[in-house]
Amino acid sequence: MKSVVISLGGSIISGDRLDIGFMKRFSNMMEQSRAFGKVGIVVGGGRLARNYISDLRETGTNDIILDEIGINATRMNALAMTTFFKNCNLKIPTTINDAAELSSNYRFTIMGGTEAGHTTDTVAALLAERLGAKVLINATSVDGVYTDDPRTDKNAKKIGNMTYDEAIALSLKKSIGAGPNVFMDLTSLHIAKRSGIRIFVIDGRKLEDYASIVEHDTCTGTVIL
Ligand SMILES: Nc1ncnc2c1ncn2[C@@H]1O[C@H](COP(=O)(O)OP(=O)(O)O)[C@@H](O)[C@H]1O
Ligand SMILES: O=c1ccn([C@@H]2O[C@H](COP(=O)(O)OP(=O)(O)O)[C@@H](O)[C@H]2O)c(=O)[nH]1
Repeated sequence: MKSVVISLGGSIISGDRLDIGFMKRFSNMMEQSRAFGKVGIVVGGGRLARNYISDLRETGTNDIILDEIGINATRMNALAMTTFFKNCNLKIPTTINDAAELSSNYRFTIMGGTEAGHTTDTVAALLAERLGAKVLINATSVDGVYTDDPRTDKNAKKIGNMTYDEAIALSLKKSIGAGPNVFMDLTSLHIAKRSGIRIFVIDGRKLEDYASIVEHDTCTGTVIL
């Protein structure tokens, strides 16, 4: 049984409404699988965060407040997710250390964001580092990392395996002037690199990929190592 941390992209649970069906299927699969040891789940903000952030940005609200708003959205989504798990924390921790402490009491530790200036991908990488987990699953709305953003470039090709440095270079290219629309934020990739945490970028709705990663080290998405 392996410890893993999952960065659960907000986009796959929070659209116009919460995707309750997915949340039930995901939590059942995680609780019933014997493949997983301790699991950290870091939930993103999804549409809830994006709506608030884009509306308030138009009023000139500064970025740290927008980040705080985003963090609150991630914590709401995380709290919503706890209601589908039996063996998990009841309160949402606000720091990595608090989450690490909780993880000694629960099989599943669920949290959202921590501080302004990064995304839940970085929180997930830090939690993996703190728990000594060597696997980070980035469960997102695209089915892997592509040579370019597949939503805007129809010729983009999916990448099976890539090095940390290749992922950092690609994320950096997208971070410049392109807003936050990257497959993973740069800091999360640097943290994974320094601690040798293997990253699996998958379509988070493909439930069969989660156990396959832990049991066979493979997935239908992209492996960064
Ligand atoms: N090279 C790339 N490969 C894959 N996705 C990319 C790439 N560059 C940018 N993206 C974008 O990154 C986004 C990541 O998913 P996102 O919708 O932000 O979900 P979440 O953060 O909830 O997982 C996608 O919308 C995708 O269009
Ligand atoms: O530790 C954190 C986590 C999130 N955020 C803010 O909350 C937003 C939503 O989080 P995230 O991007 O991780 O959500 P997702 O893309 O998965 O919906 C981010 O864009 C940031 O503005 C933050 O400032 N610090």
